[in-house]
Amino acid sequence: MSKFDPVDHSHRRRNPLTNDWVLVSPHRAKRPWQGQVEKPQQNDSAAHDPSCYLCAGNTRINGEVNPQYQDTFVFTNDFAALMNDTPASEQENDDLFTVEAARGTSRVICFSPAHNKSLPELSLPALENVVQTWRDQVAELSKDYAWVQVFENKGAAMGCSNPHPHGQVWANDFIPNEVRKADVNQRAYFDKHGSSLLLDYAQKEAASGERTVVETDHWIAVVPYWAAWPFETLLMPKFNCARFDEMNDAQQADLAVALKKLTSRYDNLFQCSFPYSMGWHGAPHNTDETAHWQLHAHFYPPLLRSATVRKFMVGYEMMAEPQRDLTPEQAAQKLQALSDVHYNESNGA
Ligand SMILES: O=C1CCN([C@@H]2O[C@H](COP(=O)(O)O)[C@@H](O)[C@H]2O)C(=O)N1
Repeated sequence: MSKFDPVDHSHRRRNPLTNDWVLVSPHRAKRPWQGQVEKPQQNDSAAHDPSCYLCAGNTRINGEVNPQYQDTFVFTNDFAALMNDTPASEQENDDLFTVEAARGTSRVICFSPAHNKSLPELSLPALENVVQTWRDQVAELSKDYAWVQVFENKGAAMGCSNPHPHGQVWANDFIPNEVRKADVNQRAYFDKHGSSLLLDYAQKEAASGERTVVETDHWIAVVPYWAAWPFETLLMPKFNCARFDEMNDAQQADLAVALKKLTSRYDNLFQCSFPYSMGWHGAPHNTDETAHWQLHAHFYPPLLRSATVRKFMVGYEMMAEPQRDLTPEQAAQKLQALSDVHYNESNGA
């Protein structure tokens, strides 16, 4: 029996944020593909689309007319998943049937008036506007809600129903599953080590560089050691920061730089508008105990081999645990080999 080598041999890696495991099968990436082929997502639309519900000056489905916004534009979702006047449930709960009312609100964040510019194609000042809007929305909504989820579904492959580059922010009066897991595990690590899980991790990854995709003065994005999605990345501060409102001006401006570099590499990978779901996790707002928390962003992109072949988290992944072919290190190498200047900017589009 040859010596175990994670580059060749199947193995499992533990995600310390969720305490779940990922199965890594490096040898499988060579298998032939005769399955589904996605339509490549090209961003060749106009800067303004008269039929777009999110474009400046257009009328939304509910009849409201969008302002002639010049930077970001935030509006309450006309089909919000959460309402702020939901009454409490009066049902008697038992160990089988347990229910609680869910109160909150859902908002849409249009990143800019440009119908055809996703994050990597925005100017740095426009990206700084997006970061400031995320910060402002969390600051406002956290006054009334325990959890504020900032996220973006990019591309039709991620269920995006509107191509105008935008994100969303949902505020909840409860702590959702993924946040609860991250809270419990960051707390356990902090209680054991007396330090922050993700600050220790960021410092170790910065020292290694093996899985680093982008590093700026204050931020680092890696393909995490435990990544499940092929080109999943984790964007973290290299400084103590539990929530958006703890960033100083330099750290916040640098976040826009890191976002532009990371999302440009993503689009450059297959020369397409690279789909993903991304979101921010920071210390919840129903507690003052935040020392174990680090603000961080998860990027979960579905593409695997090309602009048209995606990873399917089905079968074994649903019944057992996530499984990946190429290793996180191999994925990082592919992203490291790219330019961090967007291909449209390189050819002067
Ligand atoms: O006129 C509209 C169109 C779309 N929307 C909302 O915009 C959101 C677009 O987000 P997605 O593309 O991620 O689905 C979606 O949740 C949809 O409900 C409105 O609120 N009003």
